[in-house]
Amino acid sequence: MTFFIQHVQRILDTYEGQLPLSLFLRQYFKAYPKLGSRDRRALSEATFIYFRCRNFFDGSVNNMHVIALGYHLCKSKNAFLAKALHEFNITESTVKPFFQPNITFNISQGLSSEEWLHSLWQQPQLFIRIRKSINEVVANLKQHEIDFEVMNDWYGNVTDCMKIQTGKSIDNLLNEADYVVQDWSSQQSIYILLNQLKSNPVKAWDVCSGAGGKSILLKDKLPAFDLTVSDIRASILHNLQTRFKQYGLGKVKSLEVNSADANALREKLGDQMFDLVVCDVPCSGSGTWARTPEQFHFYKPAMLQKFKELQFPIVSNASKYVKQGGLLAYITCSVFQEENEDVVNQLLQSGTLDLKHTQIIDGIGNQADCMFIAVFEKQ
Ligand SMILES: C[S@@+](CC[C@H](N)C(=O)[O-])C[C@H]1O[C@@H](n2cnc3c(N)ncnc32)[C@H](O)[C@@H]1O
Repeated sequence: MTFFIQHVQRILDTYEGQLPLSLFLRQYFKAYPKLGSRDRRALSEATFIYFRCRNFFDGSVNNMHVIALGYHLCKSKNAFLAKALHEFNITESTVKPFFQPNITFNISQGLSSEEWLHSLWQQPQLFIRIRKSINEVVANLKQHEIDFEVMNDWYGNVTDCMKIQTGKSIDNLLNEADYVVQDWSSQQSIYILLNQLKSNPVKAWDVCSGAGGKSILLKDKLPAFDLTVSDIRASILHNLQTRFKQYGLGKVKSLEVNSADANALREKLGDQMFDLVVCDVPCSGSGTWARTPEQFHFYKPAMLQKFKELQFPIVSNASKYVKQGGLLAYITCSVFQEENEDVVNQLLQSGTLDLKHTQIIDGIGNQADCMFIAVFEKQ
């Protein structure tokens, strides 16, 4: 097993967090083609466990011991990894004395700090939103023996959201246009927003659209409205257009713009006003760290200030384009007060917005991500 331990050490020594861990591992395995699928699975498991757990242990605990202890915390079932770790002779009963989280976080109201920290030990599930006949999809999944659960929404209503057993690929089972991969919490953010609407919007703007997860859901749920999307990255706007086409939603007006820059926005938008503006801002992503534990590992508290310096200008600039009586949604996939409540309070100081609703979307019980949403009405 020495070769296995050597690979683990080499991965931990060379990975610096620039690439997503899954991508880094794919490249690493390409460089070592002799590693079989069992080795690759166990190496991935070991490194993910390490990044999920390192922050919970004192610096004096060495890397392999972190993985051996983390194996129990993360409830891993990888038998090959268990065998490789056997020589470290660490059992579940030795876990507790080592356990001590080493960073302090200010968690948003409505979420238990301890529950959130412990949720980082487990990989969340895969969620899809069904766009066509749910019965057909159910029959198809059953036929292929894929376990799934039809989910309720935040208000307890049955939805078209399904939790799919992790590790099973559904890529070739369902028609591409019939479903969207989207986390349960991300879907809820839009349902919570729709619940605040008094009437359907005529003109809406998705300020940080990314590849359009929120916009596609809005377009699927609401009758026709005029949608503008924007993002600072041209490549992601291109992806959005491809997805809109794939889902039969047509072409959408898109703007490549830095929304933190008031002048750049004015140049692009002129005097347009919107009844609905959605700001799903860049953030630490702490609500999704259970999927990307490497971000948890490489996180530094100073990063929060950098995000705040982006979040407030973006949402504050965007708020100027909301019509009187229109709605502004501020959304993050963060669980930190600095990126959630603090930005909301700063925004309220403008005196032009009324806070209608604020909510941390706790996805932990559903093995989903956590998100935050605040909905404002323009005075
Ligand atoms: C949380 S993601 C959006 C996810 C998207 N709304 C969805 O549901 O799929 C944040 C997006 O903000 C974009 N962004 C970052 N800084 C920006 C800026 N200054 N102006 C506009 N967009 C920005 C990023 O490129 C990223 O696509």
